[in-house]
Formats: sequence, structure tokens, C-alpha cells
Amino acid sequence: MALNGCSNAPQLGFATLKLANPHTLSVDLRYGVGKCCKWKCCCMSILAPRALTPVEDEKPDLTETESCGNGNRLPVQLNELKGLQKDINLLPRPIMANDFPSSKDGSKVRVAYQGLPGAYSEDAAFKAYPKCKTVPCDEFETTFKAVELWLADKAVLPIESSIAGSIHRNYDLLLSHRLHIVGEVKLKVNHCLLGLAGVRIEELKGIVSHPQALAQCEMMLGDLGVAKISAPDTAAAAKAVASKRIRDTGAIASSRAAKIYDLEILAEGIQDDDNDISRFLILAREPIIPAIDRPYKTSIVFSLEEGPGLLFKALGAFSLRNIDLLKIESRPLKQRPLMVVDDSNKESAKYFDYLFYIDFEASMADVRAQYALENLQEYARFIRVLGCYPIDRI
Ligand SMILES: O=C(O)C(=O)C[C@]1(C(=O)O)C=C[C@@H](O)C=C1
Repeated sequence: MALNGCSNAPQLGFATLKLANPHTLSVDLRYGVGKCCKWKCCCMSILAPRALTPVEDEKPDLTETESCGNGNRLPVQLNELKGLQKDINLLPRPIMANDFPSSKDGSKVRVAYQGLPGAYSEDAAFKAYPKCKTVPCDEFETTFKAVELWLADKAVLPIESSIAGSIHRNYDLLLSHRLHIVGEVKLKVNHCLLGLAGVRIEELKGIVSHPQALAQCEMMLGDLGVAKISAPDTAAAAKAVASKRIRDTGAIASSRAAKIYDLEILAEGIQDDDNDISRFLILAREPIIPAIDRPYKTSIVFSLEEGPGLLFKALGAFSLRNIDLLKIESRPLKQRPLMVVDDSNKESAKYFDYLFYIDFEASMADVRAQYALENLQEYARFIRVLGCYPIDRI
């Protein structure tokens, strides 16, 4: 990517393409966000995400790549220690040219997701990259780290459900890490009630699943009057029922999880709404170069200066250019609560500044989007473009 014009760009990790002529770039080092003086002159600018909190430099971890790639880095053998004959076949094999992710069919792409095999996030990974190698992770944050440390090439992150709403934790993680959104996947969720073979629904006293899945099946859970038990993901719930052989507990998970963990499907399509769609984001170390060949979406996050009607004016930047806003989400800007002391000298956070996350329907290659961000900049304390990517129409 050609860095041109904005002199502060390299150390801030800006990805700025083809600036028409030299511009000044004002930079907020705390947030790693720059403001170019002339957005409208830029053919295209993408502000690369930088963390609010410092993150370590991206460096390929060759030891890890090597051990992952080979899969045969074995512990030191006893006979080696004793100086006996070595098995030369156990030495690491060199990394081969075709070990690297292939852009042709995606068969070598490693996609990190939170959960165990059979989780919906893994379904989303397969929808985006049908031949990928999925990499299960214990937590959402681990999926970010797996990509940052080159243990995976992409991460798949659930961000919202059409029934249960946004997953706030993941909005926060988008900001505290530096990955770029390079795609989205909308997945139709079809929850199943799973149990051990031969168990009847009436025997169930509890149902275990991911909190989002429990929230999506509230009506059925209310009808059954069972206890809700939360699990880290739907596949972990299925695994717990299967491995602990618990007869009076069912799991809410997918039919794929039923197959993987050898459970019986006691009921299918148990979500409150037939049209239960979960939206996932695909994250990568590098942004994709936006185009206008198909419908694109841009995700940004910003905070506003203080003053009346500023949110109204900020949103006006998009409506003035006929840009459709697809989603708005606000999160407290945790570093800046206004502390107020009460009569007993107790300090408490009274007012908060907010971060606004907005998805709008336009590509950053579209001048309307560039003008809108230039306009928004007048009211914003900081802006970060989280990614610009093709819209998944399902
Ligand atoms: O638990 C899983 O299987 C997940 O992939 C997570 C998740 C979520 O966090 O929203 C994804 C989709 C379903 O709606 C329920 C749970």
C-alpha cells in the first residue's frame, strides 16, 4: 500500500492510499487516530485500527507457525537424552511453499472462533471459508490474539442477534485490538433441544446453553419451566450433557453439534422467532481494499466533542449525503466518566462520554463516504474506521 502525503502515517499504522497531494495529518496519539486535512481530496483513506490500550507489535511467531505447520514437534525423547540413537524422522520438517494460506480456494485459511467444534461461530467460519481449518478458542479475546500472533489468519466474532441484540463485549474488543473487519456473515440460527438418547422432554429439569441461545429460546424455556444454565458456547453445552451423561439436562445447540457429540434431537427450531439471524464479523490483520463493484458497508467508531445536538449533527453528515445508516450502538467511554463527589464525600461516576459505533451503507471508495467522514470530523473527538467490507445479503 502506498503511503503518500501524510508524514505521520507509518508509525501510526495508517493505511492511506493515494493521497492526491501532500496533506497535513493531525494525530491523537492516545487513540492512534489521525485526521487528514482534506478527506475529500483523497482517492481513498482507511484509518487503520490501533488499540486504545497499547498492544504488542505484530510479529510472525515462527516457532508457533513451525510447530502448527508441521504438527510433529514432539517432546524431547528419553532415548535422545540418554545419547541413544535418534529417530531422524522426528526432526521438524521444513515449512513448504504450499503450507501457506491459499487465496484460491481458502483451504489453508485458519479461522479462529470462540467455542468448541459444533458452535455456531464455527458454522459462520465455514460459511465464509468453506474449506478453512477452524481454530477453536476459549474466549472471544483469544480469537483476536490468535490472529495478532499469527496462529490464525482470520477471526470470526458474533456481534449481534436479530432476537437477543448486540454482543457488547465484542464491540469493546474491536476497539481494544487492532484487527480490521474484512467481512460479515449472516447465519440463520436453528436451535435444537438436545439430550441423551431415550430422554423425554418432560424429564428435563434444566437446560444448558450459551446465554445468547437461552435468550433466543425464552418462550420455550418459559413453557417448560426449567432452570437455565449458562455455558461458554452452545457446543460446550452439548459436550457437557454428552460427556457427563446427565439425563435430566438438555442442551440448546445446533444439529451439527448433535452429530458431533452423539446426542438426540428432542426438538428442532425452538427459537422464539423463525427468522433468528446471527451476524458475525470476519477480522484480519490487514484491511481489504474497498471497491464499489458491489454493495459495501463501512463500520466506524467515534466519540463526540461536548455540546448540544452534536449527535444529531454527526448523524446528519450521513443523511445529508443520502447514506443509509444500518446500525448504531453506543458504549461508555470507560476512561472518561465524570466523577462527582456527594455530601458524604463519596465519589461516583455521574456522566459518561460515549463511543458510537455506526455501520453505514457505502464503501470508503465512494466519495460520499469520504465527505461524510470529513464532515463528522468537525464534531468528533476521534474517529476510527473499523473496516469496509461487502454486505452479506444472506
Ligand atoms: O455458542 C455458540 O455456538 C456461538 O457461536 C455463540 C453465539 C453468540 O454468541 O451469539 C452465536 C450464535 C448463536 O446465536 C448463539 C451463540
